[in-house]
Amino acid sequence: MAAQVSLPQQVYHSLHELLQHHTGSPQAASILLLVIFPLTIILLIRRLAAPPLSRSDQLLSKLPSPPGRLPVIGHLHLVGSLPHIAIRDLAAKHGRDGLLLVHLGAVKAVIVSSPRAAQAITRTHDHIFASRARSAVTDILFYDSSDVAFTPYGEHWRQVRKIATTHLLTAKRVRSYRHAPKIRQAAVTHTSIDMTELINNFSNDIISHAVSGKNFKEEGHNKLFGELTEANSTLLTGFNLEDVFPLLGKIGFVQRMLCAKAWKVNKRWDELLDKLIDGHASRPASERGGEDETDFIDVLLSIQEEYNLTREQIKAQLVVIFQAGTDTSYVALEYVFVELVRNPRVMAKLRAEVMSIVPKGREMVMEEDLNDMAYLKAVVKETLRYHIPAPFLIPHVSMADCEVEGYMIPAGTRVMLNVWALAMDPNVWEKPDEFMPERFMEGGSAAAMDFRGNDFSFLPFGSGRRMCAGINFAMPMIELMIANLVYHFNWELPPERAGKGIDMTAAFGLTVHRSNNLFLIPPAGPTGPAWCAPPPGPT
Ligand code: HEM
Repeated sequence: MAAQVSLPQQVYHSLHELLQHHTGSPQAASILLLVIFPLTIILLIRRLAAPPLSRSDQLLSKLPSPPGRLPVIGHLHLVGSLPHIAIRDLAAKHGRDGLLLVHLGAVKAVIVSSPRAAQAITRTHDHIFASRARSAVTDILFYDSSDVAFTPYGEHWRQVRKIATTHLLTAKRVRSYRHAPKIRQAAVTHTSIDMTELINNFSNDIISHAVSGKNFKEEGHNKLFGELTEANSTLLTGFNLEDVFPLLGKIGFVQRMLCAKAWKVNKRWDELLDKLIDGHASRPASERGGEDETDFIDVLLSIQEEYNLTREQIKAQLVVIFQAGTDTSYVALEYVFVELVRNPRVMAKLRAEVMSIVPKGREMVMEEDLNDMAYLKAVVKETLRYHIPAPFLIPHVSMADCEVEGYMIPAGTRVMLNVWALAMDPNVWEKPDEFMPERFMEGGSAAAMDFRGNDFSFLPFGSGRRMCAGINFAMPMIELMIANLVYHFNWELPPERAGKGIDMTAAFGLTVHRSNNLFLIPPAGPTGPAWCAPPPGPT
């Protein structure tokens, strides 16, 4: 029988877990708790003796909110390890008009889970809800939060957003990079390959190549980029500690302990980026190559004066491109393969389409082939719906009081859009719990739905001013990778795993990703175009 946990124990364990996540050490978490508990008691006493609610709290108190709120941690204990699911269920039970107020520690967040409320936030009142909440961690990792994703709304954001969309993240900058040697080797030896690792490396390499140029593998820089991006993700994951204890951020030594890990990671990014930027800046113009050869560092250096960018601001844009670009794309790619292997009919139909469009004798699928691949696009769309990589958009923040669905949301409120809940809503989608790419094909129930921010039940990239800046870069990259991998092989689970199926356990971070690696094998026999046949002699 499970042991009964008292309320103070519950609060203690939640806090300890949170502190350990941020400091990386159980001892440091225990020491900090010794400081925090007395502070918490003082805060509670202050709260009990507090003056009447502020105007902002009065407005928020009119919003529906779930019962069971605890001191200090608020509703955090109800949120669990897969918050998008727990919060969808809370919203269904206690929310009204697609809105629900939750207390995540000291932060009050309005959760949005209906298409109408999502439209109000990201379209009708987009100009009011287009800001972001910066934190000590984003300030450290993204150089005073001067990157395009975490910087608050304003002139600086407008500048860096323009740079991202018009100079950096354009479709023509996606380079068709492929893992031919590794895939070829798998074909020759008929061994199972770690698809998760392959796809992860692929996404990381494409972004490393785009950012730092064709020598992106030199001195293991691509691996280091991957490692540092992962370290950032761990720090950005979950709920922010200073959100839970805003006062703690003001105590010098506590803040130093909480942020020690973030400073260490930032120092490593800083050294790597300084080295790469210095290398690029000292290269004579004649060696920089034509427009197709220039990388993001070249571009940022060439427009530095025009946009009045500091070196720190350049570094912030580079870090965020890794952060926003690799995790999301890799999650989407991996889930495509998970679903193809779980649905052999879909795999066969997709392969038939790709084989019929790529001209005979061509080694690779090219960008121009993608336009005619309607089923490929439907498979990608369905994956972005069924396994939406970022179940909550990056939190939006209101810049003025604004009425939404009859409720007044005060300035400075954090708004979290549960786009996973929107994409799984049975009132909108036919059989939302089934993987059915056909719903997006001509004549299908969602044929007219698109993910470019106009259908408020399908927002994997968000909508409005803060919508994903990398959508035109991400889509060809994802489609090209899938088309090439299915063009060459008819992937399946290796025999030793076939009977067991695929482990679908998921973990929540910046994205929702699978907890275990996916191993796949290309079956024996000629499954791809002629060039895939084992080459004579060693490769
Ligand atoms: C399947 C792939 C991707 C998905 C599902 C995705 C999704 C998202 C989402 C949900 C947001 C937040 C939107 C909001 O808060 O309203 C976002 C923002 C952003 N994404 Fe993506 N993304 C993907 C790929 C990429 C790539 C490849 C890049 C760059 C290389 C990128 C760069 C960005 C940037 C810079 C922002 C911040 C925009 C801003 O705040 O102005 N994304 N993305």
